[in-house]
Amino acid sequence: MNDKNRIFLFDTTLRDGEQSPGVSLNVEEKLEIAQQLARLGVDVIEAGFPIASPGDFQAVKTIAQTVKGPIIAGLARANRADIERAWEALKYAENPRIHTFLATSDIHLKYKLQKTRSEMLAQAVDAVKYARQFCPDVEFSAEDATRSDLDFLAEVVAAVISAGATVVNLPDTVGYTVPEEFEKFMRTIIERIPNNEQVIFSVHCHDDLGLAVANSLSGLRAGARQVECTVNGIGERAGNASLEEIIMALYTKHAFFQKEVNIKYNEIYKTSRMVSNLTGMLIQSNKAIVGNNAFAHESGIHQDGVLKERTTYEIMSPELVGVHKNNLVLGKHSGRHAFKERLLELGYELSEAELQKAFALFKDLADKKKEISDDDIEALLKDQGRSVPEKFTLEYLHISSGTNMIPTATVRLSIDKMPFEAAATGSGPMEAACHAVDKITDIYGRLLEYKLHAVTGGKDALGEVLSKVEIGEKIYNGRGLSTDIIEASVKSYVHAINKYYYEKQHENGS
Ligand SMILES: CC(=O)SCCNC(=O)CCNC(=O)[C@H](O)C(C)(C)COP(=O)(O)OP(=O)(O)OC[C@H]1O[C@@H](n2cnc3c(N)ncnc32)[C@H](O)[C@@H]1OP(=O)(O)O
Ligand SMILES: CC(C)C(=O)C(=O)O
Ligand SMILES: [Mg+2]
Repeated sequence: MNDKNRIFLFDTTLRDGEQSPGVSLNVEEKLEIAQQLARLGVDVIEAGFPIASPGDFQAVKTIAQTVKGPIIAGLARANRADIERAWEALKYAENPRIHTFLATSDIHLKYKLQKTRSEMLAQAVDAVKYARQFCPDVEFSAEDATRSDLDFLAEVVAAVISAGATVVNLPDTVGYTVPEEFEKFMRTIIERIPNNEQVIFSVHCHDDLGLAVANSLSGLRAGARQVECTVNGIGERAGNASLEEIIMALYTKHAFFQKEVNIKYNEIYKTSRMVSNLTGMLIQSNKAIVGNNAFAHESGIHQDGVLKERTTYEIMSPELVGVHKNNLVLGKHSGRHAFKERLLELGYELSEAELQKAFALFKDLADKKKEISDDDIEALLKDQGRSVPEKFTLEYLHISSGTNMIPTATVRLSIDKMPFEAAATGSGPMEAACHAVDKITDIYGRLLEYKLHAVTGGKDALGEVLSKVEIGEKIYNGRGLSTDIIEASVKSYVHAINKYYYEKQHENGS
């Protein structure tokens, strides 16, 4: 805590990241991500907002009970019920933190909270004091800080510190600031607070103007020691500051920033893929650090330069962030040794049973596809590592479709190893197949959205389908993989149905 240049990484993928429209993670998925965040080495995991729903409460509680190492934080509005609920979930953690917040800007006070500044101040102080009765580590966030009156904000910050806040976060809630302005803003507030070294100042920037990472870095230059961010920059509206971009900016420009983080860099890529896979939010190809093109060189002059000396066009090495480039070609004639070796290089240590299963899937794919790339292997592993047990498994699919005919699908699912078959029609082949699945499972989903992308290039590319399926009042993300795009689509639908079924079983306590 004494090293002024040590930056604490506060990951809020599971809270603010989950606020991305259409994203909803179940307890198992949140736990899987939290465990990976711990392997990556973040300092704080904001696991959720416990009062928001029973599922979020359970997720925070499970993470608090299970994940060791990082501080586990939970969000609470500035009221006693939220704080009590947050503590109920967090109290199991090795290092718990209650994170309470209240807006300081006049626009939020007047229209949203309908409170005066003095009422806000009293409520913030009361919330922090109350939270401190339960937990020694309490963070206070002044929501919409960057649009707040500076004098009033400084008064609130001083008051919550006196009330016992250990971390004070000044969010750019609506992504309204720009780097120079934000640096000056942070410096001004920090300088105005007596004994400002007793508390950790934090930044939390949103990306409405595409400046979240730049603003966060400026905040760190001004003296903030905690930075709040999400994997792949997911989050409310245009998202939050991206964790991987902040980490790599601090690393690559170390001479400039002179800040230290305690991170396992080679876990970055894997973390990014896991979050994309479980949230259903695809990563754009040109996304910095983790996009498919981030280390690709297309044009001749660049390729020539890189072949002569990598650093002509690469400011960091792909291997550092866990992206492995490998010349060993894997295909249908490859054996277990080469396959296992590649898995280790990609950062996957599988048990013998998992390895056997993955190898069988690999051979299956190799029969359909000439060359198996690292992306194919990762896709297979993600497919295998599905977060819920498969009650329903797609066994057989036959589609009859064409111009001037009604698309018809025949589907066979196995349920507890017993085959069940149904046929149905629809306005397209996917709808027909979904209807057939619904008939078998007696679960009726509504496909809201589905995105198909080729995991690799070529006619024999593996297609990955990420779908959002509404069942009851909730939306479930499904994922399916196949060289056949209709099969991948139906698999993603069945995956979402499996998630729904698993959740229902848990709710019923069976
Ligand atoms: C900037 C951010 O990211 S803040 C975090 C945003 N995240 C979320 O909202 C996700 C989870 N939220 C939820 O599940 C729900 O909104 C809940 C459970 C928290 C509250 O649900 P409801 O009780 O139905 O209230 P609703 O969401 O409609 O309105 C919010 C209420 O909280 C109040 N409120 C908002 N912020 C705060 C705060 N920091 N402290 C205290 N009260 C607050 C609002 O003024 C409003 O109060 P009112 O009902 O007296 O008008
Ligand atoms: C709750 C706070 C920290 C927040 O997410 C924001 O202001 O953006
Ligand atoms: Mg936010």
